[in-house]
Amino acid sequence: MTDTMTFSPGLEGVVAAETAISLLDTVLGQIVIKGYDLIELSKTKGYLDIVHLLLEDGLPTEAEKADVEAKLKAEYDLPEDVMKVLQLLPEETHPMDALRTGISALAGYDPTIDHHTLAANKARAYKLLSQIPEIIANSYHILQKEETVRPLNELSYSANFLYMITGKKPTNLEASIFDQSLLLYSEHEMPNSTFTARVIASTLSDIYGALTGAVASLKGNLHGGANEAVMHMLLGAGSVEAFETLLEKRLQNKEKIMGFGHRVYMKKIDPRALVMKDELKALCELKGDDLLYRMCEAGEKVMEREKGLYPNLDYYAAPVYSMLGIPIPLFTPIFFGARTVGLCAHIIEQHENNRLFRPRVHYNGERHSHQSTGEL
Ligand SMILES: CC(=O)SCCNC(=O)CCNC(=O)[C@H](O)C(C)(C)COP(=O)(O)OP(=O)(O)OC[C@H]1O[C@@H](n2cnc3c(N)ncnc32)[C@H](O)[C@@H]1OP(=O)(O)O
Ligand SMILES: O=C([O-])CC(=O)C(=O)O
Repeated sequence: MTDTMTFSPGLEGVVAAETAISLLDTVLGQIVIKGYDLIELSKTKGYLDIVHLLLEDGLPTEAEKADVEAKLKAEYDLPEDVMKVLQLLPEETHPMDALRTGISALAGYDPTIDHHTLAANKARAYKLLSQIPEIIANSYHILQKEETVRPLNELSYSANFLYMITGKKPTNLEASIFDQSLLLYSEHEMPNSTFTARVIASTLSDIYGALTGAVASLKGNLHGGANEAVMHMLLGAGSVEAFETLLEKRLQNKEKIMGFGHRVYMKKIDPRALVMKDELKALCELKGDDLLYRMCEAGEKVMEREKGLYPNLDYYAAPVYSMLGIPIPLFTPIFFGARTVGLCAHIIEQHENNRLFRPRVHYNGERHSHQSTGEL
């Protein structure tokens, strides 16, 4: 590193890429996706609208949306040998690790894997969006020694994703809440997983490798893994009072509370969390059980009072997924399934306008040579 280089641990505040995909506008409080605010879109649009917005140009007409759905359905059915690979995994395997393996295995079925043209990458994005939900749902069924569940053509994309997980056809309300969660998770500028994917793609490596790396990144508790950790906390506490006490104790021990805080939003609320909070309320009313809602609200108050911190999307997505009957180990894989479209858009953009990522270091180790060869 020379004197003219700046060092920001964790790349905080560093601009790492130029993009036309998305921006977190913390001044206006917007998540801008290709010009539109994601929160506004969540009021009237669905996940497939966002798929079109991210992979094609603009919001789709009804006919274009139907076309997106048809393209996805045409790619259903994972190669049988990928299912066999998943069957070889030990039953202790976390579904995120199974997902990483499944995506990696798909690479071998792409005869033109090294062609990074826009058309080829887009076609792969649709195939991956179609097959990743199947890997998520069925790797879990395989690990649980349950029957696998194949996609049903009569269901919508999101309803089918949920159906393959639970084995039950969702009601319209359940399918629509799940769809909205996918929309909210679809794209979020430059989180660690997107950065990882772009770094990998910048060597002109392929989309499967970039996504495989992104799964590993998203698994961590400081990122996507937080939604599972939130649910374990809520279930472990079991009541409003016990949850408040648990949070207070953890804060006294200087522990991080999963589902709170954010590198970009910092001390502001993640606007996506508010949308999921409303959906949690609706589900609680429908099921006649508002315990999780009351616990989450009480937790919010503790965190605001003690740390001035607010929830991120994972905090409210977790109880929503639980009330939809989704097993906890699938919460983070679902986040990844939803984010696949955003990641693919970033990988495509990187390939279209590439510059290799290769930063420098602030070296704080020893130097043993007395000879100076000058600045590198
Ligand atoms: C959808 C998503 O992926 S959103 C992210 C999901 N991840 C989580 O929910 C994990 C919990 N949250 C966190 O660990 C953090 O807030 C992160 C990793 C998301 C962001 O962290 P950073 O930008 O690195 O902030 P950093 O960890 O430096 O925190 C700044 C201050 O806030 C505190 N803080 C931040 N988040 C939390 C938290 N969740 N619980 C308790 N304290 C927290 C830190 O202890 C630190 O306090 P200090 O200045 O007194 O030392
Ligand atoms: O933006 C981030 O750092 C993490 C996040 O909220 C997301 O990926 O949805």
